[in-house]
Amino acid sequence: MQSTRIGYIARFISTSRQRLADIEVTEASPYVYHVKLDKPKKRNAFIPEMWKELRKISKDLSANPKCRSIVISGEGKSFCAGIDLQEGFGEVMNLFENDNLDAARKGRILREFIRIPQDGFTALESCYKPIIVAVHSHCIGAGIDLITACDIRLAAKDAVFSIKEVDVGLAADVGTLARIQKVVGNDSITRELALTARNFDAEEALRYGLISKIYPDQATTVAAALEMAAAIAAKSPIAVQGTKVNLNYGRDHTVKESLDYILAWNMSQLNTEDLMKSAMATMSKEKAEFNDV
Ligand SMILES: CC/C=C\C=C\CC(=O)SCCNC(=O)CCNC(=O)[C@H](O)C(C)(C)COP(=O)(O)OP(=O)(O)OC[C@H]1O[C@@H](n2cnc3c(N)ncnc32)[C@H](O)[C@@H]1OP(=O)(O)O
Repeated sequence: MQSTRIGYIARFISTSRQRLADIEVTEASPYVYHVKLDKPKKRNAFIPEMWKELRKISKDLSANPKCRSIVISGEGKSFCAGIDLQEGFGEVMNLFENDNLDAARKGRILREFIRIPQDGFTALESCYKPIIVAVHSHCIGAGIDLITACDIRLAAKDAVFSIKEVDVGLAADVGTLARIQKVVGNDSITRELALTARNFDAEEALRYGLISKIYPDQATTVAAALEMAAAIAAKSPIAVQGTKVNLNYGRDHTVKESLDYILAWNMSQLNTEDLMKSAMATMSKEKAEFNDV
């Protein structure tokens, strides 16, 4: 078990490119990893193998001490066109046609089918390292599930978003409906967008609070995301990762529960050399170097 884990870590410590199930992982700069959806001919549409791979990548990077921040982007004409409508539902179609299973047993199989994309995106949220997503062009259906599980969302001017699921006959079940109101805090617009599936552009996404900045094009969006990721990676990893964990906890709990949680968290995490290093660097206006964690 231990050697497998180390094997995964070693794989990511390498600066070489990793390309698995149409997702490419590179070390863009020291401590910054770039995860690229790389299935441009299909507009980065998801199949179950991609969700499984995304989960593995997130967990590996979360455990990798040489990774301190992550950027996700999409290769080609679209950021992500949602689930692959030709291949993504193959297992479900086979299940519908299977007369040998009763409804309850089919339900159990469907539950596991839905859990794969849920786990793929939840792994982004649970990853200790902050994830910045750089969106361009189409961000549809599963694309919105993905970005709402990330920490910071940047977009190119040409970005077009759609919570598309009602148009393909389903209630979005792999993250968007669970997270988007916590991300944007606007119930009426959320319901309008989720119930009509209409497209909305980058300007509207900015007003709505789904994204935090707009850039002229894909290249400048990715460059800005990598720059932001490098700025985060230069800070204390103890402080940054503790901040992500506690922001997630605070989002899902009461103020009292969250204060109690960070008390317990900082009972160990305040015992860090990073505190003194950061304070001294601030006073001397010099850059601090932090040990891996
Ligand atoms: C348990 C369930 C888990 C997750 C559920 C998620 C739900 C969703 O994701 S709902 C959203 C599903 N996606 C869509 O409805 C988008 C479908 N695609 C489009 O609307 C358009 O293709 C476009 C993204 C707006 C781009 O349009 P355009 O620029 O005109 O290009 P096209 O010629 O239409 O497409 C180019 C090429 O890409 C293929 N493609 C695009 N989207 C998908 C897709 N979702 N699945 C499979 N393939 C896709 C398209 O077929 C074209 O392929 P060619 O071989 O070149 O014909």
